[in-house]
Amino acid sequence: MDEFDLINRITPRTIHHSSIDVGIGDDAALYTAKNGVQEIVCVDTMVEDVHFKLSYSSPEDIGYKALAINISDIAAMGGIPKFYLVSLAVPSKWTESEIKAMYEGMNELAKLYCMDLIGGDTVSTSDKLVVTVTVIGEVEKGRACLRSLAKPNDIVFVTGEIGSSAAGLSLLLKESSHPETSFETDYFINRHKRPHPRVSVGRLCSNAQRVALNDISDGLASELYEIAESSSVSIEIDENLLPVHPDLPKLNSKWKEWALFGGEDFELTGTISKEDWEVLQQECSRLQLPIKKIGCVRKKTESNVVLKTNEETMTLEKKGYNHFK
Ligand SMILES: Nc1ncnc2c1ncn2[C@@H]1O[C@H](COP(=O)(O)OP(=O)(O)OP(=O)(O)O)[C@@H](O)[C@H]1O
Ligand SMILES: Cc1ncc(C[n+]2csc(CCOP(=O)(O)O)c2C)c(N)n1
Ligand SMILES: [Mg+2]
Ligand SMILES: [Mg+2]
Ligand SMILES: [Mg+2]
Repeated sequence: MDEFDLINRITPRTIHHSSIDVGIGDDAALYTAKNGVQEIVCVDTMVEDVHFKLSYSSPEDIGYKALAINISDIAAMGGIPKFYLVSLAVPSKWTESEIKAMYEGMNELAKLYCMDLIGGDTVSTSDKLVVTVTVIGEVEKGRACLRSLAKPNDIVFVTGEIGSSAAGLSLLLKESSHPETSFETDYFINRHKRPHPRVSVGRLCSNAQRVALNDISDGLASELYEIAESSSVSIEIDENLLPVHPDLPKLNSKWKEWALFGGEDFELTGTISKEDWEVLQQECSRLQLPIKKIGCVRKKTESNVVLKTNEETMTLEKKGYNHFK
């Protein structure tokens, strides 16, 4: 395989955004930024055996997820994703067609969001595959959904359902099995491998006066902790309100742990004023986008996040996925 041939083969022949002045092919990409918007830039990396295993992930799955997790960060700012750059460290055993398949996985999502690949980097490595994706997006000036925007008396919400990705991972790693019943374990596996970034909900949030927003990569508790810390408030959530798939509790007794601390759901969680919540809820319902109230924001106390159950009220630690613990 030749590095330059490869770059040539993965270079898109058509583009969605005419604001690109120079795409792949020079020292860097150039695009003309619009007036009245703020540019959003984020980057996340996926590492073989840390974020995925080759035993159950196809090259398409890896590419898809590497882009999805970055689009999810743009969604969590209330923005529109536009451009992406891909940095690959590829073990020499990978073939050109496998690498191309990774780009096809990314392209599935890029097409959906009209995103253009505008650059990247390719190196070889003797060890594991490392995929780093940078996404550039935009949001109308002053409308970004920052973690620091929560206020006491806000409603706390979450989109979709949580815990399904952790359930899928557990099935893939054969930590959970459920031979007795016949429900679709593939559903959970797919939630893990192919998360759907919540760009539409993020956009609706950016229309509201003030929304604090985070995407769920490390786990609901951890994401809410970040909002509470950044906004100097306390967040109280109700265990009975957490949206989970009806089959989740049947899969493993750990299901509540998965919902609170599992991570990689790439749903959005945030806070919004009571008045704006009514509007957001109606708009989401009209567009059939699932969103649910799970708690409320309180004045700052010594607990950043509190979980109410039928029996007790307890402090939730910033427990979730942590690379160095
Ligand atoms: N190595 C680094 N150097 C500089 N800034 C970093 C580094 N790692 C993270 N950051 C910054 O720290 C902040 C939090 O990053 P973090 O990766 O926790 O958020 P995230 O991408 O939403 O979460 P996740 O990586 O779990 O998806 C971001 O502003 C990010 O740009
Ligand atoms: C093989 C394997 N083992 C464990 C996990 C779970 N996992 C890895 S990183 C992460 C948090 C988000 O990542 P980051 O903080 O890097 O964005 C989680 C929940 C996995 N996906 N695959
Ligand atoms: Mg990150
Ligand atoms: Mg994030
Ligand atoms: Mg992220």
